[in-house]
Amino acid sequence: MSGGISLLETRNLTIGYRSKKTFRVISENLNLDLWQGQLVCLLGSNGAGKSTLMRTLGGLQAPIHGEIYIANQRIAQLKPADLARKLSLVLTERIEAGNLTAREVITLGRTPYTGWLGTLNALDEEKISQAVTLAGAGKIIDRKMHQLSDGERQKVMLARALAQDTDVILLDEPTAHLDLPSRMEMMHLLHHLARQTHKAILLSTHELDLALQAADKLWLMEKDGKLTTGMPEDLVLNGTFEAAFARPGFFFDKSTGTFIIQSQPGNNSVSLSGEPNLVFWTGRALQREGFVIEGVQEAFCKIVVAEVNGIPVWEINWNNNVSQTTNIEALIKTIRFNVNA
Ligand SMILES: Nc1ncnc2c1ncn2[C@@H]1O[C@H](COP(=O)(O)OP(=O)(O)OP(=O)(O)O)[C@@H](O)[C@H]1O
Repeated sequence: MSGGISLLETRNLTIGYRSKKTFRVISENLNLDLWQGQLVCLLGSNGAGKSTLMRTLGGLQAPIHGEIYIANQRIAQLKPADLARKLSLVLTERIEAGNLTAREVITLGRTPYTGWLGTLNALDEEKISQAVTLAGAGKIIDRKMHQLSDGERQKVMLARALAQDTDVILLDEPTAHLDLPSRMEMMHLLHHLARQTHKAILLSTHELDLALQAADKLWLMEKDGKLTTGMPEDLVLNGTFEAAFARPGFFFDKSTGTFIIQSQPGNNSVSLSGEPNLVFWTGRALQREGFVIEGVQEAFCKIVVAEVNGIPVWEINWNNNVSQTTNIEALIKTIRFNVNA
């Protein structure tokens, strides 16, 4: 979804590294935009160029070619303090915060408004307090940065970016050190924040499933430097999403939106039907164990799973010999026994 206003735009942008007279191009001819109210997830394998793009968009690294515009102004022409009022950037690198408390680090987010020695006014205090609440950093606010866990430090850095109160927020792997519930909370928060405050938020992540659920748009970086953008669902349905992460040994299951590890498929085919939740988890285990799930006609063994008095029961029909199990481990043992008999 977009609010209709583009907050950040690139034109024919080429990103990469210069050393003396040579260039190492990571990605070229990028024409991207970030819209008001939009959460965009930047995805790609290790080394694809996500951090390079983040640093370039954030003005920390010069482009090799092309322009970046923020609110229709070229960022190359903005003074650092002006850019800091329009865009905040949180990188993955561990910051050296010395002996500072979390509160002091978050307060630094107000520097573009107060100056280095400036005193905080009521508005600054309010923005800091809102940022602390939104990032869920209230309990750690008075602790020293070096006493915090990686995940807690990440929350502080998010709070600092929120206190900076910019229209555009760029976050490099903000969920990297968080546990699963905190990762989900963070994604939910960022999605909500983009919507409620009309900010444009770009975050890079390796959390493919969360990105598929929460992002309004994906930017997919491939190893060859190609960058494809689109709504998550479109990129899944047209195969671009799977292609960006394709490796031998696993495949993307479009029906569940997850990558599935595939063992060497055996010649053993089974059919599987019944209660959808049970079919889902049974199918996962069978595929991992190398069974191929096929239609009833082709399968050598037919499995039907249902709940009986609140307990899952797997019925196995093998050459018209029917047996039952009450867990997946026993089901697989039974099928293996039949295969080897
Ligand atoms: N200072 C540098 N000079 C030259 N090449 C670099 C430099 N920093 C990174 N690279 C290279 O640029 C490419 C992109 O790196 P980048 O860190 O942007 O990838 P990434 O997608 O963020 O990876 P990851 O998911 O592992 O964090 C990599 O091949 C990397 O080796």
